[in-house]
Amino acid sequence: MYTVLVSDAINAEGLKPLLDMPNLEIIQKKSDDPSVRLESIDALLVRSATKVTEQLLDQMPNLKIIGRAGVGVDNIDVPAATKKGIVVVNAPDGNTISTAEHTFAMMASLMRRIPQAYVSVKNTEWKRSTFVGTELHGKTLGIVGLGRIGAELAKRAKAFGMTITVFDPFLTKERAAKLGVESASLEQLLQSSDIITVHTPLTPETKGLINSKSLSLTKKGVYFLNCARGGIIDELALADYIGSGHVAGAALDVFELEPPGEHPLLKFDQVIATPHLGASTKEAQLNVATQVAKEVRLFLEDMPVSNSINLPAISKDLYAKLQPFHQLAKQMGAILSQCVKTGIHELSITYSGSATDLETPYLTKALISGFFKNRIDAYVNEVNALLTAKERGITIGEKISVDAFGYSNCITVTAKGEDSAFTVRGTYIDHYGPRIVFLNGFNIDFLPDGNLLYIQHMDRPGVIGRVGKILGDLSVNIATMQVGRKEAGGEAIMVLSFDNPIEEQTLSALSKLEDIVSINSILL
Ligand SMILES: NC(=O)c1ccc[n+]([C@@H]2O[C@H](COP(=O)([O-])OP(=O)(O)OC[C@H]3O[C@@H](n4cnc5c(N)ncnc54)[C@H](O)[C@@H]3O)[C@@H](O)[C@H]2O)c1
Ligand SMILES: O=C(O)[C@H](O)COP(=O)(O)O
Repeated sequence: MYTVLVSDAINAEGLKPLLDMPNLEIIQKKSDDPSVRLESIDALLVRSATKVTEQLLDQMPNLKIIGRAGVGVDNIDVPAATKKGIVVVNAPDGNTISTAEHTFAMMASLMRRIPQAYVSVKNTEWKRSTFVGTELHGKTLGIVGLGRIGAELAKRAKAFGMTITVFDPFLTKERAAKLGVESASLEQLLQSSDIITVHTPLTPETKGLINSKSLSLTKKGVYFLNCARGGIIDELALADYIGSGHVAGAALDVFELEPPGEHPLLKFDQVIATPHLGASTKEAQLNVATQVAKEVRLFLEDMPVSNSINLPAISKDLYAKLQPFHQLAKQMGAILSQCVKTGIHELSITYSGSATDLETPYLTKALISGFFKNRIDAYVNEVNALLTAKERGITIGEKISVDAFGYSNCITVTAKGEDSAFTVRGTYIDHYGPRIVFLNGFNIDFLPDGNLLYIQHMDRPGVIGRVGKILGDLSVNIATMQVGRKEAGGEAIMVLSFDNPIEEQTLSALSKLEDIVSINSILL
């Protein structure tokens, strides 16, 4: 049973993929509503209003996924979520058109002073000469950040006869040529544009990207638009430049602090504003809600998601290929952590044969998460596996090798400690399944699943019989049993599987037997 908290206004029809899911309860309440039991929530759906802080995440120990029904994730503490192994997904393109259209509407409104004229007419005035505007045609529009929204805006502005200058450090010449825009430095854009609009994410690098210094480079009479995120344009610097008459006006859909309340920029008649409405259309809200609900459902059904901020994107086809190896890698990590009780400083993983064709970094993360599963008191998955290893001082080595030890594929992992090393090797055999084929120096062949006992012993007559007798006396039924040795009379191992977990009393009785070197119970 999963519990999903929908903490912002998310389109109800778009939630259908989740509503249709069996064993799932949806709670539509604010995250700070006292009736919400935060500790029971498995998935959290938000827009930009809910601030998903580290403190909130601390109160949600069961949380596995955060779905952002929109683009910007600056209201989510992604590093804190990542550290806790919480997957963050968004709906990157569902609101692109709506936001590009809104930006365009804001630009046209700003240049033709439509909001001001509207208020005047509503006040029974008829001041035709007061509201003389400026044409868009023939003007240069400077776009900072030519991503999804920037590009859609560029297409529309070109249709209106504008020249488009773009600053985007990640813009290739080919894409600029395809979109018919001129690529420029930020300085060139500031100096040449009549209207400047920002469409970057809000990051430490873009915060205050347009500041007093950049404003000083602009043409007198320039206009500014911000329908991306408050803070990309330094609000107080912009207010200074509007106050001095250098900047002719601004259209703002977003503010550093929302709602902005009594804001210095809102005192100017030449500043128009909307309350973060870029994505507020029926179409966009249905799109983003559906996209994010589908992603969350896929995740809860243990399927790959495509729009994760902190997980690599894996297609359905690739996941189908990876899935058996993913499970094998996880089990191998769990076997290692239950056999190696001493501190380790390195996990060295080698992929051989056809396993080298797979997305090996993903498998490495799965193996590490399996390793930590029974070792530390924290939720570790593919999202935070590498970070957790780093925090615990464990170096991760990943290699590929042609030698697959006679198998068509295999994964070999060695845990290295101060003066010890323990190796596990596994393979996946079509129509047969995952097998562990090498354990701590011994060739063996067992299915990594369920309740296992790994016994290291001396290869002497009667040992296997004595183990069988003790188990029989204690009414413990052996499901399967495999043995392996290096040489006659030397050390040997047996791996037994059971229908139920092995009790402490059984382990204790077995460990007292003659010729037993060590016993490990493994739960997979
Ligand atoms: N007002 C709204 O309701 C609304 C709706 C949707 C999106 N947004 C916001 O609009 C912005 C753009 O969204 P998008 O979907 O187009 O994102 P996107 O990721 O497709 O595009 C962002 C672009 O910014 C560029 N960029 C990154 N750092 C830059 C820098 N330092 N200088 C210049 N360019 C840089 C990237 O290369 C990329 O091309 C985001 O901030 C998003 O949160 C607002
Ligand atoms: O980043 C976004 O998708 C937009 O800013 C929309 O935010 P909203 O979902 O709060 O309207």
